[in-house]
Amino acid sequence: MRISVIGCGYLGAVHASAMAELGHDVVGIDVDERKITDLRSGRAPFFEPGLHDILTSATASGRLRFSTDIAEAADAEIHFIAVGTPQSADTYAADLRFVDAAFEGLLPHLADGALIVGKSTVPVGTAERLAARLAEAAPHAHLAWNPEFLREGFAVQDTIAPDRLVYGVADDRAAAQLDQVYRAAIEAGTPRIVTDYATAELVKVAANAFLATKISFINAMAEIAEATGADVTQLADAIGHDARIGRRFLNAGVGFGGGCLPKDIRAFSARAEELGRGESVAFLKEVDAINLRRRRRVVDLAVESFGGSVVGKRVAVLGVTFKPDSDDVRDSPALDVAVHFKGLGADVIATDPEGIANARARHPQLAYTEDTDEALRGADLVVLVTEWREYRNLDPVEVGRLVANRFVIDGRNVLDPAAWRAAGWEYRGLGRP
Ligand SMILES: NC(=O)c1ccc[n+]([C@@H]2O[C@H](COP(=O)([O-])OP(=O)(O)OC[C@H]3O[C@@H](n4cnc5c(N)ncnc54)[C@H](O)[C@@H]3O)[C@@H](O)[C@H]2O)c1
Ligand SMILES: O=c1ccn([C@@H]2O[C@H](COP(=O)(O)OP(=O)(O)O[C@H]3O[C@H](CO)[C@@H](O)[C@H](O)[C@H]3O)[C@@H](O)[C@H]2O)c(=O)[nH]1
Repeated sequence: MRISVIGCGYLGAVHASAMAELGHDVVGIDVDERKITDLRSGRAPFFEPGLHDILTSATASGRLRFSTDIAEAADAEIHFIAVGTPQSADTYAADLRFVDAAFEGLLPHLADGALIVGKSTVPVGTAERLAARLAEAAPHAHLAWNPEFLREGFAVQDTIAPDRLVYGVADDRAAAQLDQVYRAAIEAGTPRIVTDYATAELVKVAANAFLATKISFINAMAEIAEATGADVTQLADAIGHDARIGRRFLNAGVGFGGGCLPKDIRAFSARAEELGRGESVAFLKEVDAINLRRRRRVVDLAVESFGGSVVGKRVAVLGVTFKPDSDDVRDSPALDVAVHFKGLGADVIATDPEGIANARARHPQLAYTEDTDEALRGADLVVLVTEWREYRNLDPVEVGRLVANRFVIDGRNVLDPAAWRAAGWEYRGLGRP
């Protein structure tokens, strides 16, 4: 099929490349010229495992091109909207400016029977509003909402082989067109839920609200574990054996960040309040509060251990991205922790395999190095806040030779406390004795 993807960020660049890889003819559109220049020359504008390979193979096949000109989308039968829906600066609501601009920009370029498909995460009610606008401005076209569930770090495989497809549609024709787009996944048995706009929009925010709640639940248990000497990682293993609970997303630590979970639960709360149902999701405020407390806890642990102040202490922060296998530092707990230490007068040096350029752009006041050993050398405290494989696998004996003081805070509970203590380290986890 002929497809356009409007917005080529973490979601759109992967979606465009994956659709072309699946055999569709795709044009990716973005207003950011630098991103389009990168994509045109086969360079992924961000780090995502596997993206470079499908980007270059699809570009070479001639099935994938990129432009900053929305008119280039005119040929497409299906237009995916994948622009950002960030948190508004003044409220917690989703800022729909980019969705509205992309949608309006498409209106003059819609072929007969064209389908606009929303992929961006939006407040419930958005699709209905846009469908009404479409009926008035371009009645020959129609609209669907098809939320995206990909995880950064696994974005390519999650797009090519999603665990489910959700179509919010107003008619069968839209569902049939989407079936053609996702034929490969459907033939492979991917479950497909065809529903109305409101349900599709809600499925997306409900899924993220559930995941965030699960993480904050285990982090709340970590707080109780800290008060009692219990071990939250064993607790998670034990409750996770119950198939009704499940072990995934029960890793306690500095909590969730990124461009999705934090902003999506806040936007969901804001929308529920607008609907007069704020109390139904009031617990999400607690989920958010628990999450933010865990970032502060890391710093408090250090302050306590250093007898009340970290002024002048050399702190090596391992990781700046919100999760491993990504260069994304949006609302990153790791970066927040680094900034907090710096604010308290510590001598912070942060390192990360992929995230330094993005972190430096946001927080130029921090010192960075790409060299893990350099970060560790002379440290009074090592703080592991993003569980990149290279940090999980650090040898406490070797690291012990580099630092000035053997004190580690394991903000992701991924190190073996016994091994680190045996090598002479003071080890502190989050919710582990
Ligand atoms: N990142 C993810 O893992 C992920 C997963 C599922 C859903 N989502 C949702 O997808 C949406 C996009 O998220 P993202 O992480 O890709 O954001 P992003 O900021 O990385 O990308 C958004 C892109 O849209 C472009 N853009 C803005 N206005 C435009 C316009 N009028 N025309 C063309 N391009 C325009 C921006 O330049 C940017 O490149 C959000 O709603 C997000 O919640 C993201
Ligand atoms: O047990 C866990 C699992 C995750 N996290 C943290 O939670 C955050 C989010 O992780 P993850 O959900 O894997 O990353 P995202 O790529 O942001 O993906 C989420 O957000 C996307 C955007 O909406 C959705 O598409 C995905 O389904 C949803 O998992 C990260 O900071 C993780 O470190 C924990 O603290 N403990």
